Amino acid sequence: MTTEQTTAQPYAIAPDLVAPFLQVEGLVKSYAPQDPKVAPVFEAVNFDIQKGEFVCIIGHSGCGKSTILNILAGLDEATQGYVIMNGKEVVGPSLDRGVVFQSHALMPWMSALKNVEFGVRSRWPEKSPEEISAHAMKYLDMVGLGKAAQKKPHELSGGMKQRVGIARAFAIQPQMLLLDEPFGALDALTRGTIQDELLQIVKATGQTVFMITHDVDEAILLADKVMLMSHGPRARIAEIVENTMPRERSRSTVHHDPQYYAIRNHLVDFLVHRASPAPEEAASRLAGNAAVAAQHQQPTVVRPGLKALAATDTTPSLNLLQRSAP
Ligand SMILES: Nc1ncnc2c1ncn2[C@@H]1O[C@H](COP(=O)(O)OP(=O)(O)OP(=O)(O)O)[C@@H](O)[C@H]1O
Repeated sequence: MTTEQTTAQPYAIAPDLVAPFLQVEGLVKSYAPQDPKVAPVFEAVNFDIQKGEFVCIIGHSGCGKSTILNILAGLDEATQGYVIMNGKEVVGPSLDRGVVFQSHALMPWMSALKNVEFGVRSRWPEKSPEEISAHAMKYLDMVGLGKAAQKKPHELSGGMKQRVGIARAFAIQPQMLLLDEPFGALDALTRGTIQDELLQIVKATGQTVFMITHDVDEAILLADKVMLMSHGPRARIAEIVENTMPRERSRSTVHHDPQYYAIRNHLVDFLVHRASPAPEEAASRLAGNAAVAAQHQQPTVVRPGLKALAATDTTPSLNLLQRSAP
């Protein structure tokens, strides 16, 4: 055997050397890149998402959350920076990424069922019409719309249209779900049911999720990590809050966990008091001070839940210790 053959043998890679499932590097979005007087909407947006992770992003209106999601979806272009998913640069839309928009974006001439079938057919062209229909119906049933399958979008309420959009995205079983405030238009009961369904689906499929929400409680229930975005212009991912509560969470009991209020208070405190950059950082951004700006390139990772846990004198579960490893 030659040396070349020897080195070509497969070898194990240490898990921490494996590239993240989604890598976002140096994203900048500017609507007037040639005009130095117009600041970019956001800049220096850097983050990674591991396969199977559920990540929520929270920030005030207009900071650029939907724009980031659209860039991840391949529906918008960054002015600078790149997105790599599963080793390939994102350069356009793909059936590997399912998107649920704030506005449902259904095809108005098609019934709810046909809207869902459309994506299923594109994903699995080899399936028979009966199989496509049955698959689409399963997802319409999941969102409670089995009886409304033949209705056109104009015959559905806003919340029902949103549920068709959710069924359409979930039905193509994409590797990654990109959800732009998907539950905002739903009543509390439906919202809870679909949150539970979403958790069950991603647990079963190992899908990776990036979700925009304005609801702090929703983020704590669903997310492994909550990314906090500072105010724009020149917004950034200021902090990444790790949700160190065990992953099996339920709406009815999550607030009994000693970590819950510490995480919640941390998120609310950021939104109310810390979303604007500190004066020194704001001045450096305006002055283009690269040295100071560089200190704020990478978001700080924080685990406020663990502090609360330490204060309660309980023994952390093995699960928790594993999740809190740096
Ligand atoms: N075509 C455009 N031209 C100029 N500015 C734009 C354009 N589209 C969006 N913007 C600006 O980009 C910024 C980011 O918008 P985006 O919708 O991404 O924010 P967001 O954080 O998702 O807001 P919300 O929470 O209200 O949905 C906003 O300030 C918006 O005014």
